[in-house]
Amino acid sequence: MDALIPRPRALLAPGAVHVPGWLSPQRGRALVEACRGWATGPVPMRHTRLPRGGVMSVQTVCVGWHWQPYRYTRIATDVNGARVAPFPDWLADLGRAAVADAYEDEAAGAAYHPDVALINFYEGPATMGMHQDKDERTTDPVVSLSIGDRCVFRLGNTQTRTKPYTDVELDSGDLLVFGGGSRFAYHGVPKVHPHTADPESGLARGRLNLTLRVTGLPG
Ligand SMILES: O=C(O)CCC(=O)C(=O)O
Ligand SMILES: [Fe+2]
Repeated sequence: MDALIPRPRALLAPGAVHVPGWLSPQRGRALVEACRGWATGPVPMRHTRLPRGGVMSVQTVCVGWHWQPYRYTRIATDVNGARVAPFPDWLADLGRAAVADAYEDEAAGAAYHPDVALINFYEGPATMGMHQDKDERTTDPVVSLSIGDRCVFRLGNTQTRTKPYTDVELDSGDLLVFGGGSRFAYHGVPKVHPHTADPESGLARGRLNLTLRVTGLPG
């Protein structure tokens, strides 16, 4: 994207706000470095196996809680039996700042206490099918941060996997918050544009996406 033409902040649907270029390149690079560390363990980044035998095309590593379809555990019983990496305070602070900025609401930001991050790496033909984020026991928003290759993010409706939906391009540094009326909207990533990452992003190839969530689980 041409940085000379700033893309405006946009309300995509009730509760769904896209803030282009929210992460500075410096913060983005720091986030990439942290993700590189988590990708190596204690639970390595891997292609998640689905209960019916399929394998996700994206690679995922989690922080705070380990997501395995379709629940959160502390121990990655479906990978290597290790305990998931703890959720750092600085990442919760970043989540609070994201919610405050997206909703232009300091109180909403202050009240946000994410305890899990799902980190997805899209490489080659990887995409993500339409789904709802519904393994959490709260209605707090999902904070999504994107770094690297540009993609098409499809924000659908809460009723069906299909139309109506809104397609939006997510570029490196973009923030998307979906809460309120969009918290349980179907969404997915039907396309990643290869080799569109700015080398400044800290990723030489592919697309990294972090979603922060509030599980509502004890401890
Ligand atoms: O990669 C994205 O932008 C979306 C990721 C997502 O929907 C998820 O992790 O549940
Ligand atoms: Fe999702």
